[in-house]
Amino acid sequence: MSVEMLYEKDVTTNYLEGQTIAVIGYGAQGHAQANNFRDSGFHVIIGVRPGKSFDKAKKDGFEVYSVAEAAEKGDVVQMLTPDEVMSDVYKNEVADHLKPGNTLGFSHGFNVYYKEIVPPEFVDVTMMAPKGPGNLCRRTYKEGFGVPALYGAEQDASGHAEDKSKELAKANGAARAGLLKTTFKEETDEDLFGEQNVLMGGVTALIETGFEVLTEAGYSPQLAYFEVEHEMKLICDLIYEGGFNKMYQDCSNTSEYGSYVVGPKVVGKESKQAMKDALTNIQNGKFAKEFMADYRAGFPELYRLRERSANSQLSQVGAELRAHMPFVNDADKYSD
Ligand SMILES: NC(=O)C1=CN([C@@H]2O[C@H](COP(=O)(O)OP(=O)(O)OC[C@H]3O[C@@H](n4cnc5c(N)ncnc54)[C@H](OP(=O)(O)O)[C@@H]3O)[C@@H](O)[C@H]2O)C=CC1
Ligand SMILES: CC[C@](O)(C(C)=O)C(=O)O
Repeated sequence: MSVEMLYEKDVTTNYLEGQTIAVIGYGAQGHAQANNFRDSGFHVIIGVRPGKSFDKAKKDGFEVYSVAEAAEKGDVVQMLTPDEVMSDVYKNEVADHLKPGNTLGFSHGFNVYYKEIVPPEFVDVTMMAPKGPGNLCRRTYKEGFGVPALYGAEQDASGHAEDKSKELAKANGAARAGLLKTTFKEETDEDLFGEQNVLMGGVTALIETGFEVLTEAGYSPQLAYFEVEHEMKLICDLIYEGGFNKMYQDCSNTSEYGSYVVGPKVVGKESKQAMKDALTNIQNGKFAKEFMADYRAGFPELYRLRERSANSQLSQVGAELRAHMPFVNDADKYSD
């Protein structure tokens, strides 16, 4: 089923004109969206707790308030804290300040879809989900384009909720790259599926397993790192620029043949079944329950796995090698 992509020329309404956007959270997305919205001409304020993000937002020239104060002042309240804390932040500091006419905005459907947050009927509930990490949303906006985004509305109190979601996407630079209509259910299912099975979970598991197979067979960790991790970025760039066709054109016939013949044996029927199981657990809420339970217990599993990943031989070898590659730049964390 093919769907209609929208671009800047298609976003013609101005329901948000003159409105104040309260961005709640100034992390990966909060920082990027706040700066993009401001550069697109909106009055943007930040709501965040005292600390690193608060100081950074002030340094970046924003009016910074507590979450409750920002929610009170904002016409649009754009929820950009981590998903796991969002329902507490909402219940304790946002809900009581929402008024008829307000827009409650999200960049991921998780909390609304799994009913951790149940917004009052009198607000518009919008989705503007950039399909890319915050730093790249900001970097590409400054370069004159943006990352694509999904838009949509879960609740339409004003009759214009969907238009407002498109306007937010345009203000974030996303309409230069393309907008796709979605629902909170679809965005949540697909986003969780993508990050678990392909983008992050699948790719990291493939890289780690490839590294293990090579080093266990006696190849040097440095060589294994270059083969299975470093080059991944260069190959991904080709896919991003021109799809599989460009990747195959730019690579050798040997690699193309090996890719067709061996790849499907590595990611075969078992992996497909595992992906289907993962999708079922997303759709039935099992993954969300497990994630929220780990958070409410103090994130023991997340922190254990994070430490294991950070201390793996692959991570350490990679860090040592990248130290000799000054052109590999990871310095733009939340730069504006
Ligand atoms: N990361 C990404 O690029 C993408 C994220 N999304 C979605 O965007 C939303 C935001 O995610 P992301 O940007 O990754 O989040 P981050 O973890 O990067 O940002 C967290 C921000 O929220 C603040 N914060 C944390 N806890 C609280 C609290 N209790 N009260 C007030 N502020 C708090 C942090 O402040 P402090 O410094 O004080 O901790 C920080 O400013 C999520 O819904 C996510 O799914 C969607 C697409 C891509
Ligand atoms: C791929 C991870 C992501 O979905 C993203 C950057 O889009 C996220 O939730 O951070």
